[in-house]
Amino acid sequence: MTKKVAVITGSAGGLGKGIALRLAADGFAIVLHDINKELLSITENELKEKGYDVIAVTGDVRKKADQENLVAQAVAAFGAVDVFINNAGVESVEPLEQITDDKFNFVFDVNVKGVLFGTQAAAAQMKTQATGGKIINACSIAAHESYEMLSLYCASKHAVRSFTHSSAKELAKYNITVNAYCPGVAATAMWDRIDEAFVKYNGWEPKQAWNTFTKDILVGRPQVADDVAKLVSFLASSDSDYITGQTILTDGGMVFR
Ligand SMILES: NC(=O)c1ccc[n+]([C@@H]2O[C@H](COP(=O)([O-])OP(=O)(O)OC[C@H]3O[C@@H](n4cnc5c(N)ncnc54)[C@H](O)[C@@H]3O)[C@@H](O)[C@H]2O)c1
Ligand SMILES: CC(=O)[C@H](C)O
Repeated sequence: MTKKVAVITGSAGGLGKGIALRLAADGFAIVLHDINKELLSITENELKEKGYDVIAVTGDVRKKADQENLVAQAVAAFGAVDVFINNAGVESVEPLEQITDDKFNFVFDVNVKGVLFGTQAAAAQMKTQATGGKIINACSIAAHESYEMLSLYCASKHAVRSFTHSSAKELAKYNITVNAYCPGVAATAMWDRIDEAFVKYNGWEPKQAWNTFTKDILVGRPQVADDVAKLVSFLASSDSDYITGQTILTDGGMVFR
């Protein structure tokens, strides 16, 4: 039986890599993707050594042509795109007054334009295949609650939540579902940088921001990549066929919306 094909942007490391490992174990053929070519190659080799069907495509989600190439490479290698995961994203931590035009454009280009271009490229291929599909976006608790020092990042994730709603409505007639996962606070390179920024701007101690954000998580521990991968595994499976347009919290009990 032909394997279903999953594309995961920003999957050289962090949550994206965790998602790729889980979907590979679920039986998907995997298309890794990232702007970080060196780390992407390392991760590709790691999955190949586990015996998984995997290719890696270097690209920048901010570039429509790169997103179209990503889909084309996936089809060339595995014949289709069944699941496309817009995972790549960047954080932004600064006082409101210090958000610059360039920083605003950078964050929205990656986090919002990247989701738009990925969705456009994936949907075009899924329409051609006429076998439906699943588009899954990386959102966040920051799409349900907005935090001090994270105003720009939260605005970008609120935009992703909105895109998830609208694209689900426009793509339903093609049997394409669109959903989003909303992690809480997971130990990745992104949170290392967030913690460092709170030291820089607020004069906090190292790990003070991490501890502040994680101390009241109801399940009693910070998130790990596999916690997110479990939700994405469900959303990538036929078990989620009756769910679309949803931005689903997986935060251990932080935000209640
Ligand atoms: N870590 C968390 O606590 C957390 C919580 C909620 C949501 N998220 C979201 O989950 C996603 C993954 O987060 P993470 O913690 O793994 O981050 P990360 O920084 O560890 O990994 C993100 C990956 O995306 C890649 N990337 C960045 N810009 C890119 C671009 N323009 N084109 C292609 N690849 C690019 C990076 O090279 C990196 O490998 C992001 O969208 C993030 O906003 C993370
Ligand atoms: C990075 C992220 O989305 C939350 C704030 O941990």
